[in-house]
Amino acid sequence: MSRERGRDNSRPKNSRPPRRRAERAKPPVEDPARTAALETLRAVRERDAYANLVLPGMLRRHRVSGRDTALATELAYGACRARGLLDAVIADCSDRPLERIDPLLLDALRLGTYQLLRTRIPGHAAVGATVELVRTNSGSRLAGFANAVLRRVGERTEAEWVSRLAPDPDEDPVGHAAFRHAHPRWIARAFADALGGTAELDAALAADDERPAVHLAARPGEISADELAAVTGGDPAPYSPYGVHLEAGSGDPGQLEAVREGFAAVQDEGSQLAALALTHPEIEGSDTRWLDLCAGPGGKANLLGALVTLDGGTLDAVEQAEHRAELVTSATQGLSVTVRVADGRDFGAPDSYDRVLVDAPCTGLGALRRRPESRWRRGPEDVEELVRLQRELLRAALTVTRPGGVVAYVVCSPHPEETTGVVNDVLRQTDARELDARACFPGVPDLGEGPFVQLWPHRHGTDAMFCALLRV
Ligand SMILES: C[S@@+](CC[C@H](N)C(=O)[O-])C[C@H]1O[C@@H](n2cnc3c(N)ncnc32)[C@H](O)[C@@H]1O
Repeated sequence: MSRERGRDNSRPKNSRPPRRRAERAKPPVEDPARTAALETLRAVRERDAYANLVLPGMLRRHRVSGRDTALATELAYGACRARGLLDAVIADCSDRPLERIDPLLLDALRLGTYQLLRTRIPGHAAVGATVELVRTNSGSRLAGFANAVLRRVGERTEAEWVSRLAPDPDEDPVGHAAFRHAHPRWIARAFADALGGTAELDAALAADDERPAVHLAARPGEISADELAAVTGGDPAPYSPYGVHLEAGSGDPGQLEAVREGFAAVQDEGSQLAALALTHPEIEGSDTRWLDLCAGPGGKANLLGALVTLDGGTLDAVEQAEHRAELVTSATQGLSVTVRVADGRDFGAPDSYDRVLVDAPCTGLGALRRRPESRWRRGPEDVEELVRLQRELLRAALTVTRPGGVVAYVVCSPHPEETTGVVNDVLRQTDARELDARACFPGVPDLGEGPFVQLWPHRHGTDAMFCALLRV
């Protein structure tokens, strides 16, 4: 501010140069953290990029370091997650509809509103820095608009905005929770349905805003969880016998020696538990031919492949997408695993597998905490098509499993249509019967009434994995 005033005073009265020249003369604003955050939002919007994949490049490009890295990350991820709430507030403070606001300006307003409502950055600093960001990227005219909008945003706290704009919690508890926790309503509705009511809904939605700890899986036969914890500085996981938890923000786990050497893999503990559940039910007779019907990128194939290899058996890993099949090949190096690029619904298999995993493509609503923008990217219209594919894959799995064998149906989603809906539909059309999957998650609390298992971030600290076990 004072810089601008000084410059104005140095000019004779009424002799302002034309605006364009004044802009050109202005030194570039140095705010690499907010610039990196803004460019991340832009990439997410324009290129459907994943914020967590593009941000590191933006940080490098703008030479963001030290505490600024944490600021850029917080602003970029936070503004992606809270988009619905931020947009509702911005719309209320703007004299024009959001669709008529320049998209890059809207991204900057989201960053500014996020700072005002959800950070401890003082209001005047949040407004000032965002207005400068807009001036640098979009020019002085839009900076004036940004200033006016953000000053109105800053007149209320987040809680005050929620009580002004959210649906009445008594009349519409799901809509209220969705607004308050910045989730699309259809997702909050699905969570409430899966939880059997709204008592835990706030906790379930809030968990999607938490930064998850990194989970590692020790490869069975190579290293124990205790050894892995010792060499990585982590802690043995509470439920998975192969799991290790690292503190959130403890660096790139891909660079850990144990991961680079293939003794361990980065894998959510819930994903480990769902894969391990397949191995628990007793089966009579042979138990050497296992199948992973949707294997890419290979997290569960690695765990199952290691276990079946130790027992002298084999795992066939089917994956439709060639590049993901390559990831399975590299994840399962050294194991008795055969990778096939094929459609799991029809890959010409003999009907003789003992254990089959169907880790079906899904909405991914169980892993929203991992991808800041993902809750706003999918729509309820995606569910129907996925459900059709999920049913077909589960039916195919049952047909290639031998009598007495076991199938695990797994999705990383709590959406009832993708979980109980799919399994119950298929059960009605086949002779398979469900097992009580809870018995195959030893030591895991709060698993409800069964027979299926639904894990939750707010209950278990895992992704919201669903698992059903069916006996053929
Ligand atoms: C949820 S992911 C599986 C994750 C994997 N099991 C893991 O733990 O790393 C689902 C996978 O199924 C693959 N897929 C989708 N349609 C398929 C089909 N018809 N047949 C086989 N694989 C399919 C997708 O490409 C995706 O890699």
